[in-house]
Amino acid sequence: MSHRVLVEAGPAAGVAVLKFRNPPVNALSLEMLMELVISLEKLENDKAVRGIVITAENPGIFLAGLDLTEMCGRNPAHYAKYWEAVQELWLRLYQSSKVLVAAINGACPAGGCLASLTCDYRVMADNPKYTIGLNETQLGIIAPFWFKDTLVNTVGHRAAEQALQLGTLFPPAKALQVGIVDQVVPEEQLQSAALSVMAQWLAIPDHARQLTKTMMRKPTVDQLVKQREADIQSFVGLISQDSIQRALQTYLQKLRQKKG
Ligand SMILES: CCCCCCCCCCCCC/C=C/C(=O)SCCNC(=O)CCNC(=O)[C@H](O)C(C)(C)COP(=O)(O)OP(=O)(O)OC[C@H]1O[C@@H](n2cnc3c(N)ncnc32)[C@H](O)[C@@H]1OP(=O)(O)O
Repeated sequence: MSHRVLVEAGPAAGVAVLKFRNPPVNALSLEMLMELVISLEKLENDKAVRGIVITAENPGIFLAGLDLTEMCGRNPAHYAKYWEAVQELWLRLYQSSKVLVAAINGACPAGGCLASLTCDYRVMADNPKYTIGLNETQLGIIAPFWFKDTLVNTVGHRAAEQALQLGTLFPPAKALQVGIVDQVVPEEQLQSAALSVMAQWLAIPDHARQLTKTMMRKPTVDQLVKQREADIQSFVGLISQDSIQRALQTYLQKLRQKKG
């Protein structure tokens, strides 16, 4: 039984809705990553499900990205386990045979943005408080190559390079302009817009669409699959560095002080 991930039957036949519910900010903790992988595996094996709308249970924060507390002050074995789970979620999402539509109803930084980029289509609520992007450099860290590749595949090399170097978090209109999301709609229309896009995608025969998706994505997937262990070791080495630990601690403190 999953606590952090809710899966509901959608209002349309063949559509499931997967909702993040990991308060306070839907950070991707190790437990959340594992629950997501299990939920996605069940959905992948369910022949009655052809499409999945992915959203947050509570509007405001879609996903706050990777859980910074999983990457601070832990031991190398924990970092390795955590990173393997991050890889696993990306592989499941990016290779899913289902149509994935992200209904972005809140803040969507870093790992949250990555999760949405694995979807086939992104609809974002038109709320100026919501931003999306790979903001890793702002934390003093770098997006791994497969985060970068996923963004390049979506917006092209130049736009990705600029967004990655600056760690830009785009508000909805800018996100649409740069192509990081496909559609921006009034917040109250988000779910209906996502379902309407889903219906368009489901009008295509599954087999043809799935083979096309694999053709487009396999080269990117293969890059990680062939060096998964090396990528884990590289993450563990980098994240264990004192300077990186200090940068992450400072960022976490800034988040905590923001309230005071
Ligand atoms: C030479 C350099 C080489 C460097 C090489 C290093 C490379 C190593 C590789 C590393 C690759 C890692 C890739 C990382 C990906 C990521 O996803 S990192 C996470 C990025 N996420 C963010 O930046 C988001 C941070 N959070 C926010 O901006 C805001 O919290 C919010 C989501 C917009 C919500 O705002 P609000 O509603 O105002 O809530 P807050 O008060 O800010 O937060 C509530 C509590 O939640 C905690 N929190 C927030 N985000 C996270 C998080 N991602 N992880 C863990 N915890 C988080 C926040 O601290 C608050 O906690 P408390 O004060 O204790 O309540």
